[in-house]
Amino acid sequence: MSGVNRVPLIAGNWKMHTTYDEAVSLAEAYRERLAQLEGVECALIPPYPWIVPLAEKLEGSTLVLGAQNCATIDQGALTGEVSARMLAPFCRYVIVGHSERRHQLGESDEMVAAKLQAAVRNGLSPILCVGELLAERDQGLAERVVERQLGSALEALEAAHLTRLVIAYEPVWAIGTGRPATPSDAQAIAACIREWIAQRFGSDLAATVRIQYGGSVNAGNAADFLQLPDIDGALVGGASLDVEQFCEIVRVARELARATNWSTAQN
Ligand SMILES: O=C[C@H](O)COP(=O)(O)O
Repeated sequence: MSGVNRVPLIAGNWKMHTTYDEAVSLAEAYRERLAQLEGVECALIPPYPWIVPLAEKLEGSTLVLGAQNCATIDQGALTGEVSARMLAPFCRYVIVGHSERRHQLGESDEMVAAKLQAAVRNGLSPILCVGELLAERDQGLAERVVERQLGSALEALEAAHLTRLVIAYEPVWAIGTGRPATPSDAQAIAACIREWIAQRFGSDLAATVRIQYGGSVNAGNAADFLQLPDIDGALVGGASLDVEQFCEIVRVARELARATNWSTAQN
């Protein structure tokens, strides 16, 4: 986290996990345990069917909801898809371009760009996921892959929508493996993302964009990432299904945000 006023976002992506009862019990636990966020934003990102019931359960709480995906268009004959327009009354965020969709379901850069446009068109904040495969990192291509993903997704984005954008750097090889990126590698890519945005949209706007790290974040390593100057939160998978782990990650983010705000106020 930097001295710039970017509110860190801790988002829990539940992926294709939880029964209805488990989802309700997680949401109720988080509602109770995360009532005091103090300078941190916290989003729960459950599977589609739980979004509406959880929106009711979380009404009036500090927690917000996100969706894991959206369609490229707002309505039409597209069996099985859910549009950003349908999600907008219930969600603040929507993940676009998660690597599980890019690599397991064949989602192209073009589809990711269309989904990002659909999200902003409907007033949602997209969490754009970018990140390289292990082979690409081994070949020294990590930055180039991330820049290609950014270029394609953000090509048509208007500067006015930039403040709503969140970018999650998720190296594919770090997801669900228990083997996170090193903090210095995460910071290097996050800085490269911010520089890329600055080149295209100007450094003032680039300074407002929140960049998360995702990939095997847990209670034990969260501080290593959340204290980095260009990292403004975490996209948490497995650990967001564990109440103790996720609450501890949010607590760490809160402590760091408090320390950052204090040191900014002193300068
Ligand atoms: O969306 C979340 C990421 O894919 C990270 O998942 P993970 O924390 O289980 O590695």
